[in-house]
Amino acid sequence: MHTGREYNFDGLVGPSHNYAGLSFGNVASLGNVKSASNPKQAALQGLAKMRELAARGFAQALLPPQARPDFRLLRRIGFAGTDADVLARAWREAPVILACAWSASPMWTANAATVSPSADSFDGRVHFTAANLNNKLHRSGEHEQSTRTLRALFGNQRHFAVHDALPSTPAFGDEGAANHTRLAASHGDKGVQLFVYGRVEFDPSAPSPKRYPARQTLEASQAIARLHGLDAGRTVFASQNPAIIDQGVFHNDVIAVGNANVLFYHEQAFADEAAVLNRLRAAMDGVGAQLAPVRVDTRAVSVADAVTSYLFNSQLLSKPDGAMALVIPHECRENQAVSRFLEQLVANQGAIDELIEFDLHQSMRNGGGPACLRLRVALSAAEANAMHQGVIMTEALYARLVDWVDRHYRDRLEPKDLADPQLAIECALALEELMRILDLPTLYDLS
Ligand SMILES: N=C(N)NCCC[C@H](NC(=O)CCC(=O)O)C(=O)O
Repeated sequence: MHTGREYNFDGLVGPSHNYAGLSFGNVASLGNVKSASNPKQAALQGLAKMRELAARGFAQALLPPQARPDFRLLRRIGFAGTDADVLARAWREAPVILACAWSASPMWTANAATVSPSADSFDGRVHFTAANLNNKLHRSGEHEQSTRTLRALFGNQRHFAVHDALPSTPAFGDEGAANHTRLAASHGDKGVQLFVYGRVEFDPSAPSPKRYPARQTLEASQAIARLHGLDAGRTVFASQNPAIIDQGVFHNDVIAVGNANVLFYHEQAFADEAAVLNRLRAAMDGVGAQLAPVRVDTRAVSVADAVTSYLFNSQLLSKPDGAMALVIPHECRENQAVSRFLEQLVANQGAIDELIEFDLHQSMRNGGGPACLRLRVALSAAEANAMHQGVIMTEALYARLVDWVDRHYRDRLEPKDLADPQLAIECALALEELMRILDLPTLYDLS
């Protein structure tokens, strides 16, 4: 065992944040299609969360945005000429694909990769596999930059292994850490990894949703467990309840979150709740940890309330005093049932004794809550020293980034702005400066 700390790598929201309704199955994304966004506010809301959590002593870092628009995508499908020509013709002929090329979706870094800490892997290294996100066109290219970014931050191969994304085909649909939870006595101890999938490609009799797509397959989860060299006795694969995918639970982190030995989840989260708990208990027994389930039943909070409030898309963070804080979005307060539930939860003096609330409205309107916005990486002190230090959140970095956002970001984007060549120039200039701020001179492939 080592004294591990969990770093949360939040996605820095990119300057093209917009509402294009690209995620069928994600109720908020569809509901806000074509409304005006405010990229400046979105980035500042995300930075405020990072700053506050860092100031409270949590280990906080960031993942940079990706270069947009994705001209490579647009040119590959036949839009040619100058950049301005490409944008103008795509706007006329394929506005939805144009929006895909502009999407700032890499901000939801819970989908960037699956991460296994060194305590769990066969070779004592931290393993990352970038998620192929192949269910949605606008997210399907993210893995290339995600892999590049992770290699830039975690380039020390003695401590880290960054794997390429799985083959981009429906059998290996992979959405990263949004469908993965690690349970352990503490972050540095050996743990149990829970992979939650929505369908099984090669078993037509396995449960699957009828209305909305299941983005994660069992085959993808198994491949990642193999790549990361996880011990079979400490790995649990669980089927998500397909009925809730059809109600808008497009990732498991919309209905469950775990931290240390606590699993906070809705009673309808899994296809077979009792079996999942039994397997987790048995596996945790093997590492001397005791599962502490915090189960929410439908009478207290319906699935619909969970989806609109994002109660379970909270971050569950261990505090130095041993208790846990739940990092919730404002929307939880606006929902009566959820607000009432939360009051009781902290009053009960159980594992979770504090609520930390943030306004993340810009991200929430695209279906991204506090937990979507962060990738968890548990690191030993030596591993933390071996990673790139320029992305660790400090007061000084916060101040530089707020100034950078103020100078480069617009405060309003509408669908028609995606045809504006000037916006593309602004985005490129912003990222050029960001590479200097983060001390990552080769972060982007600008060729
Ligand atoms: N639950 C987690 N971990 N992540 C949330 C991701 C939200 C994202 N929304 C979008 O991609 C909307 C983009 C748009 O419609 O413009 C998605 O559906 O993949």
